[in-house]
Amino acid sequence: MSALANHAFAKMNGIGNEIVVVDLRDSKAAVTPEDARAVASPAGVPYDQLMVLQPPRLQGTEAFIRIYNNDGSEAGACGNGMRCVVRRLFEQTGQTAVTFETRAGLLNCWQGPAPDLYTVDMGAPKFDWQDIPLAEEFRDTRYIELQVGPIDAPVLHSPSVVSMGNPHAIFWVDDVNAHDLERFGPLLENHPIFPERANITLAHIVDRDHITIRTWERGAGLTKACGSAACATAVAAARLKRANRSVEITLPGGKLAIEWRERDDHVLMTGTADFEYEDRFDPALFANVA
Ligand SMILES: N[C@@H](CCC[C@H](N)C(=O)O)C(=O)O
Repeated sequence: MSALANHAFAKMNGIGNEIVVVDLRDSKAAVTPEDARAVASPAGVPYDQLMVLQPPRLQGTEAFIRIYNNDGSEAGACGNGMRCVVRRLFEQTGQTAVTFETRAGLLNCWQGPAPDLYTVDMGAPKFDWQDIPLAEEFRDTRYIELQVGPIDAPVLHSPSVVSMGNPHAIFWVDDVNAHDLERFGPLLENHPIFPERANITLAHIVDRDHITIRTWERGAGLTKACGSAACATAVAAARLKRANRSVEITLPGGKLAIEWRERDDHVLMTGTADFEYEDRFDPALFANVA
């Protein structure tokens, strides 16, 4: 029987990024990719990311968090999901700062500058081609050779690539809504240059303090928001000297404040998190899960 059958969950969203939070800290059971896909089935609870809190493995951490995309794959980072987890925990315990462990490392989170804001320290970005990872060597990952469309008139080309605990490619465009991301997203996500696939973002730099983005998420498709993509975009734009290290990012679902902190290279993401409802998973969802 699945660990999730009849288990409580909270449906939340981080500026429109659909998140389900499950607290398994009192259990030794683990969630499988099949479980994650069953939850995302039409009869289940449609989501972009499923955030599963497991018992802490390290002293000083609140939980080990596993992050599933709705195709059952696992992600190392999910900024919007982290804010949802943090809001839930703060409301339950009265805490105002916590540390979690994820597959991407330790993440510190705290109450933001207003009561409805939550800040997540997303750690330091990585730029080395092997860390992203890319399938072949690129010495300079500020732009890599990759394009969509005719060779002499590409529709999208020369993305910046960054790892924020998960792989991101950012294509710089004049209008994020002028491109068929639903068509190009899956092609680019699964391009052989990305051996672990990638999150694909279209980004328009409005001015040095403001960038607009739209993201096709690895393992989840088109979303209203992707927090790690916002961080990756901010960092990539600052690296190109086209934006300041503190910027506001506008996503289809809302806004995030991103700061690439000079003193330790860490990226701080601040935004809201919304609670929608709580319920228990219908055991019938997992009837065909081994
Ligand atoms: N929505 C997330 C990122 C989710 C993970 C991504 N799809 C991946 O597999 O890398 C965010 O808010 O950061």
